Amino acid sequence: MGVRSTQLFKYECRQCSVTVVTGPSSRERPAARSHHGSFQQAGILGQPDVHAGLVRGKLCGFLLHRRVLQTDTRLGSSRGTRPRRRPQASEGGAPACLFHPDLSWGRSEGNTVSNLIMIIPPIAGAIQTFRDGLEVRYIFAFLGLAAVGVGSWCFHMTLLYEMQLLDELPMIYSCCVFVYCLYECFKQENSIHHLAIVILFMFSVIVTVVYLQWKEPVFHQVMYGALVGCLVLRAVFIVTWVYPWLRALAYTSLTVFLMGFLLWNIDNIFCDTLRDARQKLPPVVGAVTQLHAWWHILTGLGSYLHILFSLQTRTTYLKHRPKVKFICGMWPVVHVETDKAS
Ligand SMILES: CCCCCCCC/C=C\CCCCCCCC(=O)N[C@@H](CO)[C@H](O)/C=C/CCCCCCCCCCCCC
Repeated sequence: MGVRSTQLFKYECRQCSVTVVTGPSSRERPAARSHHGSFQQAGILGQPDVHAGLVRGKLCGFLLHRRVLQTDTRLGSSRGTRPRRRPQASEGGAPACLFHPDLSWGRSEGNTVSNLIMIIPPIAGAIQTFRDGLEVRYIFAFLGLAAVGVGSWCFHMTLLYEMQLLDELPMIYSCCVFVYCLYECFKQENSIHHLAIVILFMFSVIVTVVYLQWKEPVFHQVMYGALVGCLVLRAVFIVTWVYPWLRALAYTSLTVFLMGFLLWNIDNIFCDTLRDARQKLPPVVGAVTQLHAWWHILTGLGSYLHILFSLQTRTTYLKHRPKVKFICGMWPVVHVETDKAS
């Protein structure tokens, strides 16, 4: 194996103690950058056996996750490592939170499994929407949310840059679908607004291209936030001027989403402190204090409720007489009567 093919790069987050070892390709850069927006190369390492392990690990996310840990630990004292701002998590054995959710194996499960709320209910919603014969755009909306959940699941399992994109780009695409649904909700049934589709499609393409080139998480967050802002404005307009009785659903969706956003920020800002505190807590308590997992749960629920709100607005306008029902008295779904009201 030549020197070039065995070279490994070690990266560390500029703000917290996450360290990841990757192969030479920039595409293999760790998803660490999504967390705090930046990471730096902390060393160049060359150990053929470890590289082999890394490459093998890429075949399976779970394996990779472990391999990266093992690799990192083993290479902690390798040559070429620049001085670091903080002690390395991998060397201390307890890495950072959020997207690198405590690299210790068990603790990352919360961040992975919490994505189920973005996967199962939206798939059920898509099936129900199809059965009810409602417009395809709502099937896309549900499936878009499920795609984000799957992407986020893959990302948290592997921490690969590609998987990060699989998580973050669908956030933009699905949000564009939501925007289309909510801004086109007072149009004739099955009408298609080609210009709106072209604009949203172009927006998605531009965000994708810029993000793939620039790799700046803040850019993605601003674009995503702008889309959410459009949704909020439109929702407020609808419940203020058109259907005030949908206020509870719209504001519940918004509140739940914003609570998730708050936790996401707390997790980002107090990452180190929270991680240290978690280590002192019993494992069960530590698991339920994974704020990034709560962000998944709350944002997933908020987004799901938002689709219900959008669907209810649309079906009310189309006189389908929608009703929000609770499965097992807990989980909300929109039920639509097949016969239209006269
Ligand atoms: C009226 C209510 C509006 C609700 C709108 C809901 C729109 C939801 C659209 C798509 C679903 C996305 C679900 C989020 C999944 C998050 C997955 C995730 O955490 N991924 C990270 C890795 O695990 C990844 O690194 C992405 C992080 C990006 C976070 C972006 C945060 C910015 C949020 C901006 C919110 C602005 C709110 C403005 C309110 C006026």
